[in-house]
Amino acid sequence: MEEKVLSFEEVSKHNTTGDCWVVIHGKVIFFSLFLLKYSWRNMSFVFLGSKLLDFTRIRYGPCPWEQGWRRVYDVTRFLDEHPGGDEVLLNASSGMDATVEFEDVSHTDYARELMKDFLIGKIDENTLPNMQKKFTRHDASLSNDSSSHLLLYTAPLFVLAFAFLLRYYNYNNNNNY
Ligand code: HEM
Repeated sequence: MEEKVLSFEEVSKHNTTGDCWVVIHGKVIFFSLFLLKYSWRNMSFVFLGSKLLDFTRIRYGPCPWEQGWRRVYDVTRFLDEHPGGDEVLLNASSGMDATVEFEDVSHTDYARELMKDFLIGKIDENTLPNMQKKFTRHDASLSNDSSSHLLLYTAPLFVLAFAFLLRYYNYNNNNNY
């Protein structure tokens, strides 16, 4: 079935106890957690690199290829049952991307499965205000300058280069013994 596309402005209006919608990025892959799960020899170095990448993504926003994955969840009937309380959901519903707040709590796989019951559509990225194009903390303290964009685009390359260098270094070391 075709996914419903909702404007950010429309979603922001649903912010009461009787009608509460939240926006969360649908497919945030935290590279460091992913690598920790599947790590093996030498991967600890790559893990550190990926940590840097995660930091960059939280600070400066999703990677370019991840745009368009913000999902809208109608959590009205879940307010009373949410183990984290209704207040956090109500706060998150008032015109923000709640991805960082959601990921900060390290929600379990169970919570992520549960989310599917509340999914009602996805955000039309063209309707996002500039600040909300990033994963933002609600204090709006993030800078929007061009250097942050540069970092966003180059961080993955740095991480890859770092990982390859370490592999090369380890390979040479092992061959010298
Ligand atoms: C559809 C959206 C959400 C679902 C289905 C959901 C579900 C859950 C579940 C099942 C738990 C229990 C722990 C776990 O199993 O992970 C939990 C805890 C929690 N959630 Fe959510 N949650 C949602 C959105 C959010 C958002 C947007 C925030 C923050 C803005 C948030 C903040 C919290 C907090 C603070 C806890 C308590 C953690 C603790 O006590 O250790 N949740 N949530």
